[in-house]
Amino acid sequence: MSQFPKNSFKKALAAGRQQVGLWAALANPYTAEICAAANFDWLLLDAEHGPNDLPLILSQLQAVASYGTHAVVRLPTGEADLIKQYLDIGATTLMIPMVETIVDAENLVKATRYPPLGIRGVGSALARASRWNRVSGYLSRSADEICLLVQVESRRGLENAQAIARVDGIDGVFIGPSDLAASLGHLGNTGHAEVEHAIDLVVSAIAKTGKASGILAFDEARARRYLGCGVQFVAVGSDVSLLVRAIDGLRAKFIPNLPLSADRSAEAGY
Ligand SMILES: O=C(O)C(=O)C[C@H](O)[C@@H](O)CO
Repeated sequence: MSQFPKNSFKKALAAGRQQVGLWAALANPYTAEICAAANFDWLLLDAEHGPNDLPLILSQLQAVASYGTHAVVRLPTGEADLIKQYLDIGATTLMIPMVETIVDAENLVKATRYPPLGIRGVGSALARASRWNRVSGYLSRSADEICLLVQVESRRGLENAQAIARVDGIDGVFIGPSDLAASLGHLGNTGHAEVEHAIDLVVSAIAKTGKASGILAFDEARARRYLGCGVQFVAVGSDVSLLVRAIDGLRAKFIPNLPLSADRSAEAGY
């Protein structure tokens, strides 16, 4: 029999321990493993904006499994069928984008639970998650080790953020600065005063529920500010932006006349 996989990230959030993470969107197991070996607390495998699909995420989960970092998989949507598939391949922490209402959150929780508490289809005999039914008690215990993170990143989501956080089965609320800025009328400008104020308000609102808040900030000062005001899981960089910046910077040292692509992270205000 295989050991029941424990979700250390879920336990850290529940215990109020901050978790510093890295965003991975290069969509391949080799670079995912390079990122995992850096030993961030968590590693976001992005199947929303990264060119990922189920088999690719599976290969990345396998590539990072032996490292200490915890894989968080962001789905493109909160469709129940997708949640079923990603849980079956062994993702234990899911992040779902663009959650706006209590009902959205309740339906997402149900999608992660087997009947009678939810609607997750039973396929554990074929699933890596149960180590193909080698993990004893998987069906009855799986929910204990599933961590469900939802993204609040629109005006409507902001209005409902505290109620969403309070939904039983939601472990954390991630604030998406780019989409939130767009929703508030400041497309591409996450540093706008209205966006920053909205983020501060929603972080405080989530804190009052006892649930974890999360965000990403590729600017060090901004990331430290969020950690300083108690945001619990913060992504402080991404494989893609680090690669672009390093490559363009190196090229500029030796071929200085070409225009350096604008520092998008500053422009986007991360
Ligand atoms: O709205 C956001 O910001 C996010 O959800 C994060 C971005 O989607 C991610 O791609 C970082 O650029």
